[in-house]
Parts: sequence; C-alpha cells; structure tokens
Amino acid sequence: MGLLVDGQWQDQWYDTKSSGGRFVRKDAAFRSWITADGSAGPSGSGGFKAEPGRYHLYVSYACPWAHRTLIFRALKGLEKFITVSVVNSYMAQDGWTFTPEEGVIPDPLFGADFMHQIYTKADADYTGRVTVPVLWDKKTGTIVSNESSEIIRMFNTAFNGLGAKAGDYYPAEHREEINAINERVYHTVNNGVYKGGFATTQAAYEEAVVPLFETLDWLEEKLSSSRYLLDYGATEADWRLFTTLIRFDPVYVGHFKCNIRTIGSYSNLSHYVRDLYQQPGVAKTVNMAHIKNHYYASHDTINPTRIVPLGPDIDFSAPHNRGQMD
Ligand SMILES: N[C@@H](CCC(=O)N[C@@H](CS)C(=O)NCC(=O)O)C(=O)O
Repeated sequence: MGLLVDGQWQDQWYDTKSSGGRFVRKDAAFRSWITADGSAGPSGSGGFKAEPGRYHLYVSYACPWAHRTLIFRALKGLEKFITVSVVNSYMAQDGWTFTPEEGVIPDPLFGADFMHQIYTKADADYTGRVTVPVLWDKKTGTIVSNESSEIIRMFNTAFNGLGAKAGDYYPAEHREEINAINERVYHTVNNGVYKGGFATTQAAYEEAVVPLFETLDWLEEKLSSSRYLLDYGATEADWRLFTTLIRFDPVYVGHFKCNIRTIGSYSNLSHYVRDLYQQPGVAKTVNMAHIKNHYYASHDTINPTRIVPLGPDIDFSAPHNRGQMD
C-alpha cells in the first residue's frame, strides 16, 4: 500500500495517528464527466463526449467502489462501448498491479505493470493515493474520473443516445430520497466497514460498528415492505449497498470485525442480496476469489499471516423470495 508524491511512488500505510485511530478517506482527485455532447458536467472540465471505444475503465474485482462501475457498465450494456482492465487482487508495496492471475485483464493501452503508472500518465507530478476505479480517456490521454459515485451517474445517462440499455437508476423525481439513503449508507455501511476495519483504537472501532448495525437494522425493516429501497424499482441506492452486502459475510464480518450480526442472519437483507446478484449481467461482476484474497492477504497490519479463510459457504444463486413483493 502506498501513494504518489510529486509523481514518485512511496510505500506507506494509512496514517491513523493524526486522527485518533480513525480511518479518514480522502476525496478523489479527477472529477470530470463524460456527457452526451461533451459539455462539462457538475464538476471538472468539459470535452469528454460519449463516443464508442473512446474510454477505458480500470477496476479491481475486489474493490466495492470499482465494483459499482462494473455493475453499471453491465446494467446499461456499455461493454461494447467501454473497454476494461482488471488489476491483480493483491495490493501491497507496489499498490495495485497487473501481475498475471486468474481474472486479471492486462492494460492494453500502455502495458503498465502498476496502476500508479496510469496516474502519472495523466499527471506526471500527481500527489495522492492511487485508487480504483479509474475512467481513462484514450483520445486526450488523461483520467476523466476516479470517483465511482460519479462514474455510475455518467454511465446511467451519457451513452443513452448511442444505444445503451434502457433503465434510469437515478430518476429525477426520486433524487432527494436516493441522496438521503446514499448519505446514510455511505457513511455508516459502505465506508462504515472500512472505518471499523482500519480503526486502530477500540473507541474508533466502536464508533463505526455501532452505527453500521443500526443502519443494517433500519434497512432490514425498510426491505420488509418493498422489494428495493425505493418503490420505484432498483436504483443506484440499491447497487451502492449491494457491493458492500455481498462482501459482508465473506470478508467484513471476520477481517474487519463487523460481527455483531451477519447478513445471513437478516432475512430480508439476505434474500435482497441474492435478488440483486441474480439480475442480468450482475453475477459475472462478482469475483469472490479476488474479494477474499485481496482483503485477507493485502492488509498485513490486520491479518499478518495472510491466511484466507475457506468459508463461509454462501450460494448467492439460491432462490430468493423478493419477487412476491412486486
Ligand atoms: N472515492 C473513491 C474511493 C476508491 C477507493 O478507495 N478504492 C480503493 C480500493 S477498494 C483503493 O484503490 N485504495 C488504494 C489506496 O487507498 O491506496 C471511489 O469511490 O471511487
């Protein structure tokens, strides 16, 4: 694990000393938007018009943030427009790499060995963490965005005129409700598991894990009367929750000590995660070997032996009861 400082790679773990043992996530640096006509989006600069074959997506199968973007690429049928590379599941002193492993898709643009080389191609003096996902523009040779919440919104609409699949996962009339759910789920669940897992004091750990389970209890209740988080149908709020839920019992319960309850013990949440997993195109975005290997092997301050547990044995393709709620 490391970061770039003035374009130079440095191997360094997260600093939690300056924040009372708390893990504090930094904001993403590249914030432009692909739009249908190339006009500027809500942030960054314009010039990134939706065009077939122009953009390349770098992801890790392990990473829940990158996973969102792969799901939206599948839901919207963007595979034919946007090419993809997948990094190795192990992230250590060199950060994310393209070292061969089952599932890795090498970098076709530069033949890079390391993900940090992609960042310095975009900005030779870049300072900051080298995260996935990265959405790359082949035409101007730069990073459009490395912020997953924004990449999924681009994918939701920018390619509609080029023949993307139908489906609006951020409908204008429900944005307020989606934003409110996202806000709570992001802080207490998506990032909550990391705050619990990367905490280096008991207080910081408890500060994360208690609200995490309060939100899971709230979601369980919410899903007793509605198939998805909104009556509208599946929205980005569901997909943003899904990538954390599918990793929860295999990784976060053990490795991140988020173990007050399991997702398997929640009736609605466990059926809901299978329902989402079984939607067209989604199962192939889930690579459980990469997920488990990444967390258990890469975080040696948490798991120095790097032993990857064999369980739990979960069949996400088992039948679910959510269809009866429609
Ligand atoms: N804000 C980013 C966060 C992405 C992120 O933190 N990705 C992790 C992997 S799960 C990463 O690449 N971490 C490397 C690092 O922090 O050095 C997003 O949602 O796109």
